[in-house]
Amino acid sequence: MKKTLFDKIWDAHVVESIPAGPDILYIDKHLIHEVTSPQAFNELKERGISILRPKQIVATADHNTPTINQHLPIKDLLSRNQLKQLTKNCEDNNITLYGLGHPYNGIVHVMTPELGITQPGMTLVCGDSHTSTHGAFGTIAFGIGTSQVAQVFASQCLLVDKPKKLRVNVNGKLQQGVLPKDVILYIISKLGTNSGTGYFCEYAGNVFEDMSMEGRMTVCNMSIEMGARGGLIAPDEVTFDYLEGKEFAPKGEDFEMMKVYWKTLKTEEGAEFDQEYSFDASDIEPMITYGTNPGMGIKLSDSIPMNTGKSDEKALEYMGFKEGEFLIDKPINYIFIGSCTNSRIEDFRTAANYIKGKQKAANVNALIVPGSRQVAEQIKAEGLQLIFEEAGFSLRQPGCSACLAMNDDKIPAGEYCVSTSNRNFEGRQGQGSRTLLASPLTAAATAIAGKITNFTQNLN
Ligand SMILES: CC(C)[C@H](C(=O)O)[C@@H](O)C(=O)O
Ligand code: SF4
Repeated sequence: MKKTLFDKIWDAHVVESIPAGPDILYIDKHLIHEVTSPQAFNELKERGISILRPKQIVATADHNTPTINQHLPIKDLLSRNQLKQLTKNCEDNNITLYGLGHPYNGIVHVMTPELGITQPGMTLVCGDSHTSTHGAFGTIAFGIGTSQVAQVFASQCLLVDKPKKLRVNVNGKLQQGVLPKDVILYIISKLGTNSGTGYFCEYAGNVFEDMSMEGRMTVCNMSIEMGARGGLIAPDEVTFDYLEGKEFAPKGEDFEMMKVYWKTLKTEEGAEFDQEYSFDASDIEPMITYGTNPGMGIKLSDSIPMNTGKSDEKALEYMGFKEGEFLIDKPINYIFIGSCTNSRIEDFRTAANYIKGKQKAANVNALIVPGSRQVAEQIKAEGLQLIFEEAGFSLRQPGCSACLAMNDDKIPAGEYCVSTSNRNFEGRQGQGSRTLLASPLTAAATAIAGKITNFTQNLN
């Protein structure tokens, strides 16, 4: 039988198949952060089991970290203790930690790819749902629960049922001002938040082939928001160029040898998928969400759909919107450019390019949060910091920040925030906050206009 990209990687990692049961899958890389690892470390300790392969684990602190004065002790006691615990657990178990203040620190899904830790053909897990991000490299990457974190600690393996296979094709030419974030928001708005349940999704077509690695990561990141276990894109020259020279990527002859293998990681012609969808790129426009799940998205220029059903009524009430209403010209007081979806250098370049020479509107609080220390350094080196500061944007230090407001970066109750993150659930950015998901370009344009605006006509 012809194999898909997913089959090839999966099959190469099956240690044993339990008849009529799950597979035992070998895990190449295990990423951990402060929120979901403590219970797993405790479980191992209680049961007297040691960590099998600490060298395969990489740790970072990201969710609870403040985005100002990172050199000072963390004020919030809970956060401070959580980071202390992570440090101790890593020290006790010989795990490499890129903690707060380390030059490699950042959001787990931003810093590991940029260090070359994520590589094609790997299996990679993390106790975090947006682990799907790493699929951009042609990697089987997915989020796991805390008990599974303990399982991987103890065995470097995972008991998992093989997911079904889904392929989403997008071909054609994207319109000006349409970013990878718009592509994935469009897909989820068409398919819904449950369409991927039970599946692993391959993204195929010239639109993904033409994307940078940053763009591919944005797309794969949100696979989980359509319910898929993960998403992946076949590795190609864009992937290899990105990886070459990265700190932990193979070097010299080793790199060339790996490349030979990586090039085989493609879905074979005629391989079967359990489900397949195709979209035309020219139909995609800049997108924005109006509700409380990422599937409730519309084209920026469209109105909120009518007759959307009961749960949507509740969502609209929470958001303070009405059916049939247009979002263009809605005043917005907060924008957030950050999160593991859109906090890579390309995102800030795009935003800065639009902002350059303009001023943010007086009513707007504009928060810019790089995904990692390396991105923060690059922002400075490329002169983007100056552009943001001159335009009145607040450039912070890296972390998850207002994506889920586990630190002080909260959006006040009742306020709207045009956010480049991936979830618009009730209270996600702070109690009572209202999130509108969009691309970094839409967020930047909103900040300048002080309201939602159809910016595509201003693009040159
Ligand atoms: C804290 C963590 C478990 C959570 C996740 O798994 O997604 C977080 O990253 C999020 O985005 O909500
Ligand atoms: S940036 Fe947001 S979505 Fe990503 S890992 Fe952090 S909290 Fe989760």
